[in-house]
Amino acid sequence: MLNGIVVKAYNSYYYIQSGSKIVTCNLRGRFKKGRFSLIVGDEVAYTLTGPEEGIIEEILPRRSMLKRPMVANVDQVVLTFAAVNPDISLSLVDRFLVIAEFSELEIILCINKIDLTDAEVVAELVERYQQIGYKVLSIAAKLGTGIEQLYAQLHDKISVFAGPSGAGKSTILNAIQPGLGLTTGEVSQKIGRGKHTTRFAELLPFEGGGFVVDTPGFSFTEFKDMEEAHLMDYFPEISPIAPKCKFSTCIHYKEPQCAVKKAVAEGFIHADRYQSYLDILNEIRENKKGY
Ligand SMILES: Nc1nc2c(ncn2[C@@H]2O[C@H](COP(=O)(O)OP(=O)(O)OP(=O)(O)O)[C@@H](O)[C@H]2O)c(=O)[nH]1
Ligand SMILES: [Zn+2]
Repeated sequence: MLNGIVVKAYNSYYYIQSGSKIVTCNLRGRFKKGRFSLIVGDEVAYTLTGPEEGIIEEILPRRSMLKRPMVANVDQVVLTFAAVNPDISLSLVDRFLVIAEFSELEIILCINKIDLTDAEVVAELVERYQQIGYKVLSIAAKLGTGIEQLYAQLHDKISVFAGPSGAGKSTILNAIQPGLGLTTGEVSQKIGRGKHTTRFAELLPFEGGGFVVDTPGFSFTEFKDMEEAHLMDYFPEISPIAPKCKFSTCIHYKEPQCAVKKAVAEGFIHADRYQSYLDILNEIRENKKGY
């Protein structure tokens, strides 16, 4: 049997990337019974029934599963923000970071369009997130600056790009590999934001190995499935301090003798990050009320 990765599912056909070729496969009948779904990113074993056709015999165990969009075995997310145009929103960065942590993805924070602002502004941004422990890259996709360093991180992995519209996701992919199939849209002059121009959900292969998930309208900003007591786990600088709070159930909001609030007051945790924590906490509570 041969192995491959589902790169696209369409009309009960599965397109399997196997080495450098794409094999169009059906599922063996027994898989069609019961509650089963084969999704993009799944690894399969198949047998050939024609030069480029086959039948899927086996589905290998999933390493991970991303729900929105539904993709299996995603290794990491590249959170892409423009430094300016549209101006970076630090609270939006925190929201994306929290969702990525919650999704158990490795995170690469990518600050794009550094050609449009001062080096000091970029350095401050990079430092802010590096201090927390994140991997941060600053790039100018349009000029090709920093693209090699980014590509080195994507090699042999399944990556997903997320970030606000107009941040430059499509431009980055095209810079890595011309014609990766994504369209780039001009940022609307009027509102300073771009339109979502990417449409198909599938895995696009990098020539040197690895895949990127092309995601339509991947918003990445919902906290639906999150519990307020767990929110702190998605802030790498808050979770190690939490055990020092007086109350074991402390959620670092209004409780007395809270070690997290003390760390904020003493400057060990950035006040903006704590504010993002409170904002998201509040949002999770509001969502719960809605049920
Ligand atoms: N100056 C400058 N402009 C850039 C850079 N990268 C992208 N742009 C421009 O920013 C605009 C938006 O880029 P896209 O790649 O379409 O952004 P996107 O994140 O894919 O946007 P959506 O498809 O709407 O999600 C385009 O006009 C790009 O030419 C950069 O490094 N510097
Ligand atoms: Zn606390």
